[in-house]
Amino acid sequence: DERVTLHIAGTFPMESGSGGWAGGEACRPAVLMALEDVNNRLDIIPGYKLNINVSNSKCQPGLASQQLYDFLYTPPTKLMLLAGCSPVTTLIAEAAPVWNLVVISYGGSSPALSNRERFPTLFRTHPSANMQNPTRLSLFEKFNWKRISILQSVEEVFTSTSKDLEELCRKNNIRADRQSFYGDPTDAIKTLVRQDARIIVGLFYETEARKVLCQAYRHKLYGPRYVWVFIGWYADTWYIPPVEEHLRCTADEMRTAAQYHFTTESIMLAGKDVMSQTGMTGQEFQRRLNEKLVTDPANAGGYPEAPLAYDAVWALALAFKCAKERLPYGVKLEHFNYENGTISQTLYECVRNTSFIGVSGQVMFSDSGDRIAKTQIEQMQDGKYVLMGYYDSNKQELEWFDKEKWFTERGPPPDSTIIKKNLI
Ligand SMILES: CC1(C)CO[C@@H](CC(=O)O)CN1
Repeated sequence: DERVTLHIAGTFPMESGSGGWAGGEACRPAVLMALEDVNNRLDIIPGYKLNINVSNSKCQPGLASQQLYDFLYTPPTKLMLLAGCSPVTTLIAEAAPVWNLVVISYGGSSPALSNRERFPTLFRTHPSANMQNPTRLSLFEKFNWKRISILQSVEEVFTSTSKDLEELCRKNNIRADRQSFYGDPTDAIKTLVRQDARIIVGLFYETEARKVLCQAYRHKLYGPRYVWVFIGWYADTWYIPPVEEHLRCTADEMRTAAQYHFTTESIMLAGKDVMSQTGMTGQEFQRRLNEKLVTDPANAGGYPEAPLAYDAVWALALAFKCAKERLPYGVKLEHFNYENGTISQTLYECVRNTSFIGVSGQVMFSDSGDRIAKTQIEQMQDGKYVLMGYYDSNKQELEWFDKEKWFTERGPPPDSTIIKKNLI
């Protein structure tokens, strides 16, 4: 094989030792599959083939920084970097410009990563958590809710998202009150009761979501007068209390409190019959990936995000193709040496102009390198999630299927905007 090899490097969080996202389990096989597919096609980067150096970041920035230096100070030169979870993406994307490297993140959801000053060469195939805020707003506007409450746990990703949502509501003259908690939500729930909160957006991980739901049940913050809007990427049965968490609620009580809540999430898999430029539909990609997984796909870490990892390699390969065609005569990709501004600038422009249909849908980046993706809204009905509609942030359009259910014939609860004046 007389093709020239182009080297890249990628970090994958293979286990969640530090409680971060263990997405490498399904995302690394997806990346290796994409490299195989790209290398098997001679028309993507004619005359070249790709090779990747991988490491297990365990979603720990310190470990990832050591691995990054190993990648960069061990020949051969790498032309681009793939990164996974937000904390590691933050570190790698902050360091990469020193070596004139572009970074593509398949797992970074933190809104803080949209900062072009701090991360000038970062692109993400994973949508920012902020992408769900226009979707939430479209839900409030559909049911004419003018006062909402936000309940978040203190992680940076949820603080960034809740501040963005609060600002978006303010711009659309919707009143938003924010509450945050660390670990135990009980006091925050009591405050929501005192504030007569009705429409409540929850921003926290699954474990905290169960504590919130149980406290909501205990404080009767559920039923006809309330609507909860949770994050949609929890497991479908997230509300069932695991024995080891010693929640003081039974599965029935949790199901009762969870009845008719809404969720929002970014769509990470191309539509049913969408044929991607990579030659597969989303379903065919998942079938191939399932064969490569040693564990049951339903439990493989990062399984929902695997299409994003697969498409990250295609974005990188198509950028190499684009750069090969644009480089000045005589300048070749394999001449890159962490110093060459022409090659790195050309690669940056090529990634910025990415536009192709991948297995995760249309892959395009905003000026801050963010993935532009659709979102979907579901509602929990008798323990099962039912699709309510899609929100397209580009067109600012909500496609709604009129499948929502309410506790009473009267329909959605009022948001009790008229705050009872304190009786003098
Ligand atoms: C949807 C989720 C689970 C959000 O966190 C991402 C991981 C991270 O942002 O660190 C992975 N995808």
